[in-house]
Amino acid sequence: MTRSTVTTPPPGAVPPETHPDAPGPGQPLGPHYSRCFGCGPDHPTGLHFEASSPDGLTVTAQFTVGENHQGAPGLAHGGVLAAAMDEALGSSIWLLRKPYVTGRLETDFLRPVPVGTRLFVKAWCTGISGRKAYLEGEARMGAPDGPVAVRAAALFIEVTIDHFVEHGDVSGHEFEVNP
Ligand SMILES: CCCCC/C=C\C/C=C\C/C=C\C/C=C\CCCC(=O)SCCNC(=O)CCNC(=O)[C@H](O)C(C)(C)COP(=O)(O)OP(=O)(O)OC[C@H]1O[C@@H](n2cnc3c(N)ncnc32)[C@H](O)[C@@H]1OP(=O)(O)O
Repeated sequence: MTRSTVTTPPPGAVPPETHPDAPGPGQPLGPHYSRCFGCGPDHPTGLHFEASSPDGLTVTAQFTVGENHQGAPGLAHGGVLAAAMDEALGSSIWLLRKPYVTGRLETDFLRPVPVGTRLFVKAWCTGISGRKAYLEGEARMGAPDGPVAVRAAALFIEVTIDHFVEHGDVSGHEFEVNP
C-alpha cells in the first residue's frame, strides 16, 4: 500500500490491547447508530455492514455493493468504498472502547468493483501513540481470500464523548453504541 508518514506508526508506538468488553469471536458487532451510513440497519441506502471480530482487535465485515453505491454505471463509487474502509477502521478502533474520529484516511483503489459484488472488509490497528491510532484495512472481492479491491491506511485521533455532544445531535442517541 502507498502510505504516507502520517499513517505510519512512529517509533515507540505500542500495539493495541484487547479490551475486556470486546465482543467474543463470531459475535456480531452490531450497529453503533441505527442510521449510520456504514452499519445502520435503518439507513435506506447505506452499506448495512455485517461485522464481527475474530480476536477482539481485528474487524471483519461484509456488505454488497448496491445500485445506490454507483459512480460509473454498474461500478462502485470510490467515495463509497472509502466510506466502507472508514467504517471498518472505525469499528476496529472502537473495539478498544475509546472514542476516536478519523483524522486522515488514505486509500488505494486496485480493482473496479461491479454492483452486486460482495466485499469482504478487514481492519486492524498497527499501533497507538498518545491520542493517535494507526490503522490499516483491505477489501477483497467475493470471498475473504478474493482479489484485493481496496487498501486503506488511516490516522484516528482519540476524542472525548464531548466531541459528539458539542458537534453532533445526540438528543435521544446518547447510548446508541452497539445497542
Ligand atoms: C451519541 C454519542 C456517540 C458516541 C460515540 C462514541 C464512540 C464511537 C462509537 C462507535 C464507533 C464505531 C464505529 C465507528 C464507525 C465509523 C467511524 C467513522 C469515523 C469517522 O468518520 S469520524 C468523522 C470524520 N472525522 C471528523 O469529523 C474529524 C474532524 N476533525 C476533528 O474533529 C479534529 O480535527 C480532531 C479531533 C481530529 C483533532 O482536533 P483536536 O483539537 O482534538 O487535536 P489536534 O488538532 O491538536 O490534533 C491532535 C494531534 O493529531 C494530529 N492530527 C490531527 N488531525 C490530523 C490530520 N488530519 N493529519 C495529521 N495529523 C493530524 C495533530 O497534528 C496533533 O498531533 P501532535 O499532538 O503530534 O501535535
